[in-house]
Amino acid sequence: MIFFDSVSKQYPGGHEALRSLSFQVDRGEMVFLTGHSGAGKSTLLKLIPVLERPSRGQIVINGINLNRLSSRRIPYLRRRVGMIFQDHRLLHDRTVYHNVALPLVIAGVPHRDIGRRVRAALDKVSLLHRETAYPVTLSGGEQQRVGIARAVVTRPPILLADEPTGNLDPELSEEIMGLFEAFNRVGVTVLIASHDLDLIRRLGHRYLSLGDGQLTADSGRAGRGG
Ligand SMILES: Nc1ncnc2c1ncn2[C@@H]1O[C@H](COP(=O)(O)OP(=O)(O)OP(=O)(O)O)[C@@H](O)[C@H]1O
Repeated sequence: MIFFDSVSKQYPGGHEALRSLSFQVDRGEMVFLTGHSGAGKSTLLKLIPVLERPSRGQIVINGINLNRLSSRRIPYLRRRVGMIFQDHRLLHDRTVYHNVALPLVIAGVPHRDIGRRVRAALDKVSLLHRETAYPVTLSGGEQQRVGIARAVVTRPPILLADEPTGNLDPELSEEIMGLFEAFNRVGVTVLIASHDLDLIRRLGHRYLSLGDGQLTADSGRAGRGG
């Protein structure tokens, strides 16, 4: 589902954020990505929906070779990859409903289908009752759940999250991770960058560790409890 072969990323200015990185995540896996600040976790995630391009190497996502993907096809790829950020990136002048509807509007989904799909996404994160609220009136955990609803509303087979619990207390972090596990149980492939080693160990999913842009550990595809 996610395949990196000898991928390097050098930013303008010379810094090599990823160095010849190879790994694979199978369909339906849930995997954590860990490593020190600046190790390259965000860079790795950004390569998957082509928010950045690699300098070298090959990336294949859901059967699509990104080296051969024309700019015209990038929106198609992005609808297949849901992305969640630590700071939610919600639009503060739009209601919860309109924030979640936005990816469908951009994708040109018929108006009559949008309401049903937005409500289905809000239901999955237990926020149906807040659809008319504005993001500032929500707690941090609720805002993150809106971010998750927006990421899943196009029903992507892949979910990526960059420090999704970075601003949340341990209890809320577990709740958010529980949501990712629920999506994973129905077949979604999930890749989450996180600093929270205690939480990662407790959940017992496979993890990849990055150090200075290289893979330093892979707990293994069957890795549980490690
Ligand atoms: N747009 C950019 N231009 C230049 N250098 C960048 C850019 N984005 C990231 N870098 C550099 O690439 C390296 C990897 O950064 P990245 O954000 O991927 O790490 P990270 O593991 O996600 O860190 P953190 O946990 O602090 O978010 C860092 O040295 C960073 O300064």
